[in-house]
Amino acid sequence: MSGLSTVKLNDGLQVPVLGYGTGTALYQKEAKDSVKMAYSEAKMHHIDCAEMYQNEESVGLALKELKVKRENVFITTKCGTADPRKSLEKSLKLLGVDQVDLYLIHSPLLVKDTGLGKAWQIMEELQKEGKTKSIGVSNYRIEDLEETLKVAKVIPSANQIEVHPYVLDKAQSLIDFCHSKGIHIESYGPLSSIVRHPGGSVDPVVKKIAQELGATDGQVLLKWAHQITHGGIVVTTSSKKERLVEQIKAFTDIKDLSDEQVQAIAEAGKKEHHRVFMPHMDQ
Ligand SMILES: NC(=O)c1ccc[n+]([C@@H]2O[C@H](COP(=O)([O-])OP(=O)(O)OC[C@H]3O[C@@H](n4cnc5c(N)ncnc54)[C@H](O)[C@@H]3O)[C@@H](O)[C@H]2O)c1
Ligand SMILES: OCCc1c[nH]c2ccccc12
Repeated sequence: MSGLSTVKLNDGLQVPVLGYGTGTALYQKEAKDSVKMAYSEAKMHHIDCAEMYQNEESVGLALKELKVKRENVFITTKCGTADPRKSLEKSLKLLGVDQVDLYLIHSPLLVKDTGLGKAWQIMEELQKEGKTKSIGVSNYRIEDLEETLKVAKVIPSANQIEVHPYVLDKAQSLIDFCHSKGIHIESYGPLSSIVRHPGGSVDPVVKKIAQELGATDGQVLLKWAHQITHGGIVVTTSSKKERLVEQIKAFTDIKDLSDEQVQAIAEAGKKEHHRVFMPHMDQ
């Protein structure tokens, strides 16, 4: 699929370790040109979409215009309503595909009325029907996963959550829980310490490690998110080709952080708490 390494989910599906996000900078925006650039010039072959981003049709158009063979792109999308079946059917049409690779429930709050157990059973049916290869969740807390696991025949393959040093205080127990159940972590918002909360306790530690590794600060943060989540998938984005190339290189050209370096960033991060998305994750 790409020069990037892949990680293996609990159902055997191989996922490119770095995903290109279409939800923050591209939210409600025409994503066609950005996706085309990311795919063809930066070799970002794993695209993270969602019904809520309201741009799936333009992602589909990009893949169509690029004439990408279905097996050469990894597509994740996420259910944006209380009805995973209706949502996925709509997303498949907009994306112009018969099947996505990974389908996630975007947030437990969305399916509260459906019931987390019932919503998960629908996800299992969708997987059986071949509408998605793999099924997982996003922004699920330990209690949400426990409720889901009570009825699950299929263990969620992934939990996509906010991971950067300034949420580690809260995220650590969830990361440990997911690891113990074989649920893979996908980190979103990994660059938040430099992009959204610059000047904090993490910055000097990241800078020092970047110098030691001959990497950029952004590359260190992407690797840190990958390593603190036991080899997890990382979802980032940029509109600039050079930055996307740099992000890919973090996983092809830069060596792993040592355990001491991973811990130094973790300790600095725990001195402050800044969650960017999904406040329920702090409750
Ligand atoms: N499941 C969810 O609830 C959820 C929530 C948020 C995001 N996401 C997904 O994750 C994707 C990525 O999230 P994100 O945008 O927060 O990721 P991120 O923290 O990696 O931030 C990306 C932003 O950082 C900037 N940037 C990129 N490279 C940089 C560099 N080297 N130096 C400085 N700034 C740089 C760019 O402006 C870019 O828009 C989203 O597009 C979406 O697909 C999912
Ligand atoms: O992916 C969850 C965070 C997010 C980014 N852009 C959005 C637009 C609508 C709802 C949620 C989001």
